Amino acid sequence: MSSEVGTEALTRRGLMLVLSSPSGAGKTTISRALLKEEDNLVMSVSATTRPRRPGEEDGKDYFFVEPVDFNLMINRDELLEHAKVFNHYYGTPRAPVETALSEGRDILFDIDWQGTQQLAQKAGDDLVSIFILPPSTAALEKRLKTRAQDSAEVIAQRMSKASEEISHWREYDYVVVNEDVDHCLAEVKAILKAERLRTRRRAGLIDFVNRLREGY
Ligand SMILES: Nc1ncnc2c1ncn2[C@@H]1O[C@H](COP(=O)(O)OP(=O)(O)OP(=O)(O)O)[C@@H](O)[C@H]1O
Ligand SMILES: Nc1nc2c(ncn2[C@@H]2O[C@H](COP(=O)(O)O)[C@@H](O)[C@H]2O)c(=O)[nH]1
Repeated sequence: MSSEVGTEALTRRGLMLVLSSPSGAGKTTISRALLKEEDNLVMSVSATTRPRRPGEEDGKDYFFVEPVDFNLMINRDELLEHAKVFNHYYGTPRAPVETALSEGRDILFDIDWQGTQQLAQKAGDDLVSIFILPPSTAALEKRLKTRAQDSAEVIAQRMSKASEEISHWREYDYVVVNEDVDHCLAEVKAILKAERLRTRRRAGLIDFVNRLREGY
């Protein structure tokens, strides 16, 4: 006897996709492009004490907060992770992440290696981490200068920390080189697609397979 099984029950829990890189390698660029092309993916908007750059919007690019408010968020356990990066504090608000995951949505993080280590401890199998490398030191510096949003002093400081940030590449599940945006985006999309199909994430498979087997 055969019967229609249907794949509507193939639901899964959302995953947490982390992008890290030295400053200027292209996390924001890749994230924006990915969000345009992927329906079930939402961005985690971080809180930061860093001053707003020209063009950045509160609540969209970051939640820009005073140090005292950032400390309150830590004390109330409202941050999933937090770290000091380039003399400012950055952290991931917990509530939107938990909502997205419980709704089966995937969530994208643009965070540094310190935050990734903290998320890895808390999220375990839900986490997929990608380290983005620039094609060269010269290209990285050119990108920071071309972005033209930070002072020469800030750019020099970020370049001086690039090697330290890169030293954490082995801690990530995947490494991609962002020489060409389209190529890098295609690689990140391929990773996301494969990770979405992992057996352990697809809770709905149990019912699907059981019903499939009943038909034989
Ligand atoms: N493949 C690429 N080729 C040339 N320029 C690029 C490429 N990818 C990104 N850029 C440019 O490099 C600059 C830095 O990119 P972006 O802001 O995305 O980096 P980031 O990793 O998010 O930096 P930060 O960590 O400081 O937030 C931007 O001006 C962006 O347009
Ligand atoms: N650990 C965390 N790191 C974060 C978070 N949000 C951003 N970042 C990282 O900070 C640097 C600098 O960012 P910029 O916007 O000032 O250029 C970069 O490496 C980001 O990935 C966060 O919530 N937690």
